[in-house]
Amino acid sequence: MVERGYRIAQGEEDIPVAMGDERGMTRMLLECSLSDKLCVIQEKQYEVIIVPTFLVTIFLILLGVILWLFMREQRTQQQHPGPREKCQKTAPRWPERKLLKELPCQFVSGSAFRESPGQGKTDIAPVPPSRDLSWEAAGCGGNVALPLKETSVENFLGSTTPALAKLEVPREQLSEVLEQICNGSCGPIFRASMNTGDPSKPKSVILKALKEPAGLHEVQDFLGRVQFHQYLGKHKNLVQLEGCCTEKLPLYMVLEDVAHGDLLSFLWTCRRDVMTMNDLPYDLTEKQVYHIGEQVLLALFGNLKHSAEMCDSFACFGSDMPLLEFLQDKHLFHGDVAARNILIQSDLTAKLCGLGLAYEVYTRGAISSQTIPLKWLAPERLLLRPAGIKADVYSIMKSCWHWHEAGRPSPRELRLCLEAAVRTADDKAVLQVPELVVPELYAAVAGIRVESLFYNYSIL
Ligand SMILES: Nc1ncnc2c1ncn2[C@@H]1O[C@H](COP(=O)(O)OP(=O)(O)OP(=O)(O)O)[C@@H](O)[C@H]1O
Repeated sequence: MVERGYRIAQGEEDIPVAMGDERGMTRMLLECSLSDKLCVIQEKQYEVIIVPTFLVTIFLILLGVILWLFMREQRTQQQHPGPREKCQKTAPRWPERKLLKELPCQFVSGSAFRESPGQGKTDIAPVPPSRDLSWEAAGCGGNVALPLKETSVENFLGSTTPALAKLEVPREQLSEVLEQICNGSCGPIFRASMNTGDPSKPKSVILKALKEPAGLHEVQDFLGRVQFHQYLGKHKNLVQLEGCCTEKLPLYMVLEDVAHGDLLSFLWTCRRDVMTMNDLPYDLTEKQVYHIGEQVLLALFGNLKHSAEMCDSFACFGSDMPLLEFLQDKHLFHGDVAARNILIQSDLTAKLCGLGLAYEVYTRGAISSQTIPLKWLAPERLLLRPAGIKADVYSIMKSCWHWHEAGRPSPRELRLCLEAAVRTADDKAVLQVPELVVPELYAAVAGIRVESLFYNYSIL
């Protein structure tokens, strides 16, 4: 309230004592007698205080609402770590491959682990992944709603199942980290050297580490993933689990090393002017490109047993069960078949990795928050319809992008298509795009934000 006093000449204005005027102002005659020529008037202007008070109140309410929404969002993000970020490459894979000698020991032996707040005691063994479980996993450790009593991670790891103990690889065997490949959905992924007992024959393996610091849920989820791999078992076109280091932190999943790494990085390297290196051919001809396509198809669908005329279904493959059928047999589908999840072996045959989505579907029975680049999704997946095996077909571009499921080629047709292409393709000219890719231009053409492009385009 603003008050001001002033003097006014008697007779100049007819001033009521202590009354409000139309401007929300109250005037009070303070000192005045009939003989006075001048009177002292006190004037109180209410609007000067009411309007700002009103505005400040609204501002405070809005601020409170915004803060509340922000905190709620933060809490939700802690429970659901958001859309899964696919492997973020941390270093160029080829040709600038080099040994990162400084990484190994610090990573293989030390632990910067901190417990999540509120973790107490109880012995609970990790629960083997099962379709009946009431827990959820979105990304690594996301939204795992387990009936856990409070327990410390050390206790938890100390009570791992015998099944996991069987897979345990002594840490001393992991002698040297050769390079960090990328940051995977659970943590960094390394290429490391493993002692085989024969010093002249060290073996290269892939280590998937759980990022640190990690809470109990992340640890439990990571163990669930290891067990999921174990449950999948062996298939020649599936990346194989060699073991794990899970008796203490940091945790590792040990996988076979597939020599050429993922198809996407491989193809990007081939784009550049890189010739054969370490016996890996990067100067691909058109024929080799089709050959790789055929290998990918073989990896997913297996060998055709019967002649093309007789066979047009998944049952018509050879004695090795095709990978997708193998997964389907276990009530799984991969759901994320894309070049970044196809690993290329030295003989250019293919294997599948990136089983995070399959794990999620297996444990939750549905896909939750994980995001996959739209370009790789079948229309029925875009429409959130139940995904079937045809949604896993790796593209022969347009024909596989037919909107209607029935319009897409069958495995046999794809195979015939690729076989024909291999027969007729140019086997001389090396396919290379010598120009440098300008990320801004690329992003504009691809219709994506340039920030979402990693410098080696691994998101594509
Ligand atoms: N066995 C392997 N051999 C060679 N490279 C591999 C292997 N496994 C993974 N990689 C590399 O790491 C990248 C990420 O692998 P992957 O998608 O399996 O990890 P992730 O982020 O943990 O995914 P997910 O949660 O789906 O398992 C691959 O694109 C590939 O470059």
